[in-house]
Amino acid sequence: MQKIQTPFYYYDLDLLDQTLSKMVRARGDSSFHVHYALKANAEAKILAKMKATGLGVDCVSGGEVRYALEQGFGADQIVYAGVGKTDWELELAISSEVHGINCESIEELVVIAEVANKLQKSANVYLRLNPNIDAKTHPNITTGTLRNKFGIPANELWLALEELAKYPCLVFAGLHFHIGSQIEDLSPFVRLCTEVNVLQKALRDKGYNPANVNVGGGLGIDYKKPDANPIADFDTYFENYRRYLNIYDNQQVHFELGRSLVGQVGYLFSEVLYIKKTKELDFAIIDAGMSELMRPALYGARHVIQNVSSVLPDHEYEVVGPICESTDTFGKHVLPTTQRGDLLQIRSVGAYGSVLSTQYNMRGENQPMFSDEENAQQFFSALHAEV
Ligand SMILES: Cc1ncc(COP(=O)(O)O)c(C=O)c1O
Ligand SMILES: N[C@@H](CCCC[NH3+])C(=O)O
Repeated sequence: MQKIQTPFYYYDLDLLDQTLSKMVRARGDSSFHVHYALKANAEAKILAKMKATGLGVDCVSGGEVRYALEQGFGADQIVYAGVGKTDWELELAISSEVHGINCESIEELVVIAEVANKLQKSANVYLRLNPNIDAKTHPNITTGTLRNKFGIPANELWLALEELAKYPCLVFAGLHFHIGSQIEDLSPFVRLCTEVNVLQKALRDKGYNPANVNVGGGLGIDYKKPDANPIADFDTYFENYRRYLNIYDNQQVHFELGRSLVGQVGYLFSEVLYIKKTKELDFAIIDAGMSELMRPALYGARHVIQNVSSVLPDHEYEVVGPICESTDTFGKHVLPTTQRGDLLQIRSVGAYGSVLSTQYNMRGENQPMFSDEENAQQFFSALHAEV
């Protein structure tokens, strides 16, 4: 078999199917609607699965809105958030008639109205509120506290509604929240329900009856044990919302899940280039680096790494990439004794992996491999024959 150029991302589409079926079962077919957070992974094959499952999309830029439309999602399935929407992005969203624009400031509300008036269109607006809840996740991926740039502080809700009421072209679609990502302890979601209940009750008391509420995404995955827990705990996640969120008659509840749908589906395959020993450390220098997978350098994130071509006794390595940055490291890992030419797989990289890759150091683009392709079958049979 012709050698496949490393590094490359591999996606297990069977696991994606299983994840989606489990999610759909846990969600039920009630008033709960899931929009896939496209920023997590935008591969067309992955999006096609989301579409076939009947999910909508959560977009955070005009580019994502345009791409989602090109991939065949209906505008009525698209929600669009972002603290810095430009005029052309708003024009695209409003003229396409997306399901909702999640407005993140009172200043933005004014611009949405200007753009809608210019286009002689109306716009469905959600108010993204910042509920000041600590999501108990990594500080860099916490979004719902007042130290974060996201959303309108919850105590400015009435000011925002007053502003919104000035523009007949704006339709108040509901409240929106998103408190953070990779949330493993689910108690912040329960707290979110309590906050949403208070705010929705206050809205009702003042005569507002929004048709929707959007609670965002954030459900975490098990980065430490991807084989033991390949699928996130969707049952508890949705059960919490069923139990703790007060949903009004005919109100639709929207979710924006990203990582939990695709995280475990992705692998990054990389070849070992050199083993370099110093007095301090044994380095395994591999051909994937922060240009392919940024998460360790950005957040100190740890991914399980496995050597799929060695069965020798274990040894500890500092696994590093080839990039000219000292943060280009995947950390210490115990691997079977590793040599030049061995193949490593880095796990749980389906979300916020390839989408965050850069051209830093002019590393060139990598072609992904999907489990339903012939070359994937050949690749795995050759691998199993070798080991
Ligand atoms: C507004 C919004 N919705 C949804 C998501 C998706 O989050 P996750 O991938 O953690 O489910 C994000 C990312 O954190 C986000 O910023
Ligand atoms: N890029 C982050 C997630 C960001 C979520 C989007 N707001 C990660 O890799 O964990």
